Amino acid sequence: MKIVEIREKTIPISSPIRNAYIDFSKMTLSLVAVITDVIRDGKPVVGYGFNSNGRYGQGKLMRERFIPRILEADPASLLNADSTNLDPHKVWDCMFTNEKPGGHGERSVAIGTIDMAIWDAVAKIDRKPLLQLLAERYGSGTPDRKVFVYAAGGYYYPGQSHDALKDEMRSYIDRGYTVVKKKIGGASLDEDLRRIDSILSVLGDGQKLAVDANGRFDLDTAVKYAKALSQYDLFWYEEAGDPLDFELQATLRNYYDKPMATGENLFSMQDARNLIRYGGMRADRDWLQFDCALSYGLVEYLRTLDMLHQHGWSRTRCIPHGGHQMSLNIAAGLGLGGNESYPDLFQPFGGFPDGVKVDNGYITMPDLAGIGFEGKSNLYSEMQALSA
Ligand SMILES: O=C([O-])CC(=O)C(=O)O
Ligand SMILES: [Mg+2]
Repeated sequence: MKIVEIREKTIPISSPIRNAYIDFSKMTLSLVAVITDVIRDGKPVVGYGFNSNGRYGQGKLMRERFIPRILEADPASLLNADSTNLDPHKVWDCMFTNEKPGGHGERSVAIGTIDMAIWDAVAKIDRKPLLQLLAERYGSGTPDRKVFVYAAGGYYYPGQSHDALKDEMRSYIDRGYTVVKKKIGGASLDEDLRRIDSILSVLGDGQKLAVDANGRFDLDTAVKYAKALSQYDLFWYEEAGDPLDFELQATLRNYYDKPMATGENLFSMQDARNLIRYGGMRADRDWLQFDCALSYGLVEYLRTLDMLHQHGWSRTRCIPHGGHQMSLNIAAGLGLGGNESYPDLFQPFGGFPDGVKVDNGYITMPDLAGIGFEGKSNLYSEMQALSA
């Protein structure tokens, strides 16, 4: 068997929202189709992948380096031991040929997106949901299909009133979520506190609210926010400072004893390890948000999970960024603490298969082959358009 073609299309996921660092008016992503020569029900098996919001489409890198490397490799060199399926680790090694270490950035997004499509194809060829395959190969053997999800929103919209913000948060609770997230750092501290007070008038409990500064703050500002936020007993205080400023993160714990979260902008096992080594993160309360779709894919994420284990961290402290079904499969298959979800944003790429409802903060993953994209009709029609 072999991969016959890999296609990429860059698609807009733009909206008029902003966080403390960027606006999403020109945001795009890469959608990838890996077409194999394995025939099921009269059609070739196709694996699909896409990168999560925040890092734009990566078609150029894919077309220049990663797709040609895969297609020029001896097909047998990409297969598992009994040549019945692709081996994602071998495909990964092939993509990374002649790439220097360090400097993990856009390249990690390009590889991560193709890696997602490879895993989708592998699970489909095995006729299994990816979560099942992962539980058997790298987990306890049995997936836990019930996954905690929280609703990410609370962006800064032009002219949004506090009432509109309250309505947005109420609508997440009405849809079954128990934890919602809002952005901070895109307004003054006073205004952010007023926004939080408004939301808490709806939620009634700080534990139902996470806040995200998107790496905006210097140490002084991060500390000012930490002191002010301490009064609320929030679910978490996310990405206060620059993602690579481990000293800032380590210092912040002296001013904030409640849970913090970070890691969505760390794109390799080595960067994640530096956070664990030097960032002062606390394994008993803090949260890790590494997102495989931005950081070299699941092959690399497995290395990150090994690294966490060696450093005494439980997988249950991981709640990835990105809101995609790939991380839902990893969460269910490997026992992560949950996954992000954007109920109203970045559609049709985020979210769950059709008919899956959030119930008291959890979803239950259905029985679909591969990652399960075929179960989400608006997403699958984009995918079919690419592979047709
Ligand atoms: O606004 C963004 O860039 C997304 C983000 O940080 C998150 O979902 O945590
Ligand atoms: Mg974030």
